[in-house]
Amino acid sequence: MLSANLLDAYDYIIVGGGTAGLVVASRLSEDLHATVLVIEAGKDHRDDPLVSTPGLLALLCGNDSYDWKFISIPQSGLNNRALSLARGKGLGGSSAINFMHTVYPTAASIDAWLKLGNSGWSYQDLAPYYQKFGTRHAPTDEIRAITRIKRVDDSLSGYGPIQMSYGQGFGVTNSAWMDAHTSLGLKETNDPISGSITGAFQNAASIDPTTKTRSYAASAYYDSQIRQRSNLTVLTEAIVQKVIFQGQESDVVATGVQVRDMNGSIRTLKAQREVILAAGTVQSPQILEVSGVGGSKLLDALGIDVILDIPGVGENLQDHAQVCQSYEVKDGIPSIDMFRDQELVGAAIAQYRINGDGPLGTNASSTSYLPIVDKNGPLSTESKKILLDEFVTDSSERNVILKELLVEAGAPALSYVTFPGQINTDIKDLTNFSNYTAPAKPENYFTILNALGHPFSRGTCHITSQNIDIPPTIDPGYFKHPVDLEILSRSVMFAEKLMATEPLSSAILAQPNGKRLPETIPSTLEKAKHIVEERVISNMHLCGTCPMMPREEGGVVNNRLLVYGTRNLRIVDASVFPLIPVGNIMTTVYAVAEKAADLIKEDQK
Ligand SMILES: Cc1cc2nc3c(=O)[nH]c(=O)nc-3n(C[C@H](O)[C@H](O)[C@H](O)COP(=O)(O)OP(=O)(O)OC[C@H]3O[C@@H](n4cnc5c(N)ncnc54)[C@H](O)[C@@H]3O)c2cc1C
Repeated sequence: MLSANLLDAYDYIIVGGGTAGLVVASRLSEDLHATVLVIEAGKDHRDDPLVSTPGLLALLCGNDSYDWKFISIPQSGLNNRALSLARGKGLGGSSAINFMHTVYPTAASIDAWLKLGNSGWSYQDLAPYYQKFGTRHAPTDEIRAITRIKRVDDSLSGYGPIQMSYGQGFGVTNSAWMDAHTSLGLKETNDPISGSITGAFQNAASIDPTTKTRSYAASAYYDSQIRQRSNLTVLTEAIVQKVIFQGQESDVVATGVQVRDMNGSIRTLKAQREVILAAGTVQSPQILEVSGVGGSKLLDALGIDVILDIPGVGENLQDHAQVCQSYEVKDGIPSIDMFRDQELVGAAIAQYRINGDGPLGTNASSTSYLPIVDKNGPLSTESKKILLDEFVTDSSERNVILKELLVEAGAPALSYVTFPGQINTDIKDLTNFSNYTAPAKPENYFTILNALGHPFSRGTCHITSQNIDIPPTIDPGYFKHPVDLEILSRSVMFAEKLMATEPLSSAILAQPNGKRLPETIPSTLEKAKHIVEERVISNMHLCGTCPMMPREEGGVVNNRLLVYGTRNLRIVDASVFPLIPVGNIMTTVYAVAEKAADLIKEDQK
């Protein structure tokens, strides 16, 4: 099968047809003289309603056809709990299974990349690409009224292929979210996509407002027109086993890749210009290491010939640890927990079939970006400094930059997202992320997911075998740095205050009758810390394992995303993020991939 329609050589071979991979493939194949091959391990889910129907996302995680189903090692900062780490498998990668929240970073989060030694990577440099990847459709007047959206700057809304919209599903809890923040002096300061925002806001979702279907890398960057390009070949259900190299340290050339199809046949395909890794945060470092690029100590121990000794490969793993506080809602307050009733599921399916409306066609979470808080609200600049100085004693360049990010007046340190249902963290089957949201308890709930925006902790992701089929060992390292627990547990206390503020407090059942998950009330910092340990799950924002940074600082790629020591091996996915930006990261993955495509084109001139 592998030999059927393939050439022996392509100008560009892209490993991974996920979020970033398809962006780069689409842009490079705009030059009809350039031949581009994408190799994707999973399937093409183009006509699959589970992927395209926004409200069916819970059926994707834990399913082998869509999800790699990774699991972290037990986390010492989380009472030795291991966490489910879903990763998309198939065209579109994680954008095909994600929750579709389109949230933008602050400018300061990206300017920090420049400060870490990456010239050409300020927010101003990346801003055009946030506009290039997607189009935000303005909310209707009705949605504006319900969600209190005031600040929409149409000039920032973009013009790219990913479609972002505000569906019909907003309701009383979204209004209450905004109003409770306003009562506490935390209303939104700006258009949330402006790069300068604090307070509560309504994010759009990556849902096409016309078809009410998921808008993701495969539907947008590999649509029916792009599929017709004869210079673009997309091979699915084929695994890249390794990258093939020639040459020596400082002048290594990636000559191609070794690929295996679903029938087990193996072939080497040549790259005439570049090999481009887009296999994601877990598998881009895996492919590097099995191919002989990584820390020599690890590679020697596994009997892998060292092509390039780059110890930064697989280090610097970051994620947004998020703690879930669920509150039982009053009768009449919408909660997806109600869908334990199969009749309601049937009605929702019928409604979606008619016009795409109803709970299956929408995603209506609310968000807020908050500075470091304690149980009373935002800390003063002086108090933030005292807290950070007490717990961050290592003044590495990175920590200094992170402190600056957090101390600035109003600077977000936390992102809160609402979820209209319950979250249970004591699940047994960790291969299925959706188990966290399955309604195991009989009541209906509303949850605040409260995430650390700028973690100081770092994790690792390394192979334990030369065999590409053996998953790497993933240690996100949550709370390895003590300040992360200090910040997040104070935030747990503040979430309690937010939920006690009108009109949010009117949506939930008051104590002592109303149930909550966990049952513990975070009345002291110790109790709040206990909640963090028991109730943190991954935000699925893994990034940073092949960081763009100076090599001597642990970097793997330079500011043109070329792997150090190679002439033509690039990485374009979330693994290159040197620092995780605050908020959800998909928008930045798209923007980085768009910029990567321009860098590759420029370097060919
Ligand atoms: C369940 C979930 C929910 C999320 N929710 C949100 C959200 O609401 N908002 C948000 O902003 N972000 C969200 N994210 C994060 C966001 O989707 C990801 O950060 C982003 O999509 C990652 O893009 P990527 O290109 O780095 O990797 P991916 O999109 O994961 O692409 C990697 C691709 O490489 C393929 N691959 C891997 N190894 C090989 C190999 N050896 N050979 C061939 N192919 C290979 C994979 O199958 C995959 O298709 C979520 C992520 C998940 C998993």
